[in-house]
Amino acid sequence: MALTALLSVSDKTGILEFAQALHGLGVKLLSTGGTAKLLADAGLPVTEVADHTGFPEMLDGRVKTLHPKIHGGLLARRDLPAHVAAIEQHGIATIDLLVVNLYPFEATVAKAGCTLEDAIENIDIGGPAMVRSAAKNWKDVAVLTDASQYAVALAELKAHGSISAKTKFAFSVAAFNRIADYDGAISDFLSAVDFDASAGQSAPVRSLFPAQSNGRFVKLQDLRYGENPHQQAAFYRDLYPAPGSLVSAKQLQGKELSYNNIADADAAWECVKSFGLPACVIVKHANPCGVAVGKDALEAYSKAFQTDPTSAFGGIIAFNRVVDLAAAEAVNKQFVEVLMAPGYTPEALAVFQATKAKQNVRVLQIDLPPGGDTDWANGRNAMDVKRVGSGLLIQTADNHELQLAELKVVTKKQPTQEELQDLLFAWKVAKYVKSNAIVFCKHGMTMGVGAGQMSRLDSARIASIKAEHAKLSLAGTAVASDAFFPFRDGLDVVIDHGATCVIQPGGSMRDQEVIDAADERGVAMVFTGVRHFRH
Ligand SMILES: NC(=O)c1ncn([C@@H]2O[C@H](COP(=O)(O)O)[C@@H](O)[C@H]2O)c1NC=O
Repeated sequence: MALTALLSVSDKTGILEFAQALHGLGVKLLSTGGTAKLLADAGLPVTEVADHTGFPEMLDGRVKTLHPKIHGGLLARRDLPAHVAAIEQHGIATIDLLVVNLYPFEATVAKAGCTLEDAIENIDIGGPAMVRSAAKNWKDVAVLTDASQYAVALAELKAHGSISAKTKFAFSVAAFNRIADYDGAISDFLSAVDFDASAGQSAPVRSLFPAQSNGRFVKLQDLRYGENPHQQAAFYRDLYPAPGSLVSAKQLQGKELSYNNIADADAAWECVKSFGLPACVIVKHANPCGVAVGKDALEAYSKAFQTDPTSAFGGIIAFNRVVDLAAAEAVNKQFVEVLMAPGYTPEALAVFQATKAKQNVRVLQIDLPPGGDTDWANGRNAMDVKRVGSGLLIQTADNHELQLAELKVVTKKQPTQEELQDLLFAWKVAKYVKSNAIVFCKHGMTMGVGAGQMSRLDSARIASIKAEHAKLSLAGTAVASDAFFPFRDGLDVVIDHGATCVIQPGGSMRDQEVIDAADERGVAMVFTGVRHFRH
């Protein structure tokens, strides 16, 4: 018996060619208004759903396929005699293939100024209903919800005259996922609408934080284990990832990425892409242990490495420029877990192919976002999410870019132009160091990083000790503190070690005490008015 396909699509890309191929295989075509017209105009024999059901499309298309002749044809189990008898009794023909894509709700609400009415009219009702019916009855019905599935279905129909159970099951899962995504988008949109504030407005007023949050993520890969070997883990991406973000990384070579590799790679990537000049960031345990800018990738790496060669061992190294042979050869001298960059020259890649051991290095490439390296901001997460016991903390991401106009010199001494450059560099780095963060910098490189301490004073001491271990002089350095100095003691420590200028948010009740200390010791201090806690 000939198969019957019902085609009802909003996005008509590829549907004509697919319908032609189905027709060529002897499949009977059933279709809704707009889709039927497209097929008929191309000369295909197609029965309109309205003719099939004997019921016209009505209410501006709100009712087209919501009919027992459609849903009975999709839901009837062919292996149950009672189902077969029931549809026969009611003159319902089976439908074997359902091809549906939904009203473009997501694209509609993404448009600026979208009205509530527009959004509501773009909520598809009949499409998801059919998709659910077919997906539930997946053993008997193949349900296609994406144009990328057309070729798969055709290949099997051509080869075997039917679609395999495995493929039908995969289509069914994809269909339910699509419906979940679609309903998630509707829920996100509507549950963010502030009904009262929207009165009299053409576009609804929406909260950044909807009353219900529907995370939608797609699995990229299972991981060998989590943060520790007794934990299980997998890596997911946003349903709609930002270009230039970590999830778009291609692994060019090397061992499988671990959970900690990915977490550290994210820290390195977010930091390195915040720089306009060629930059290199080396991360260990989620903190930068060396950051530098230079005239090229090699210089940036060489400077970053000097900050803390001990910690750099087994580090995650990120560049914001293509890695060339010179940079690759320099990196190759150290033990590296993960290397990441927007690109590599063939000679650079060959360096990591030279020996079996080097082939283990995980080399990742993240394509530049569409606007090139000046467009990194588009690749940033808009929201930050953190899991707490049975709950979720959601905040706008810390994407604040310090502007020169925001800086306030609070000391008698003004920073020199060179000091100002180092202060701005240090401030950028401090944003990516876990709190409490104290960062010494000079000439576009970190000279000592104190990270993740419970007291700012300890972070200041640790940053100084690390510089000493690396045999780096802190004389004439610029220091960034991610939050205000609560007392003068932390400031005294960095000045004792050679800092001549300091950048910090200010805002402490003892600001005056700290400013007086800076004046007393003859250093320049600037306030940003912005804090960069990172937990
Ligand atoms: N109301 C219904 O019964 C109904 N049945 C199918 N649709 C949708 O109508 C669209 C196709 O319409 P057309 O073939 O008329 O261009 C598809 O996106 C399909 O999901 C419907 N539309 C909205 O709910």
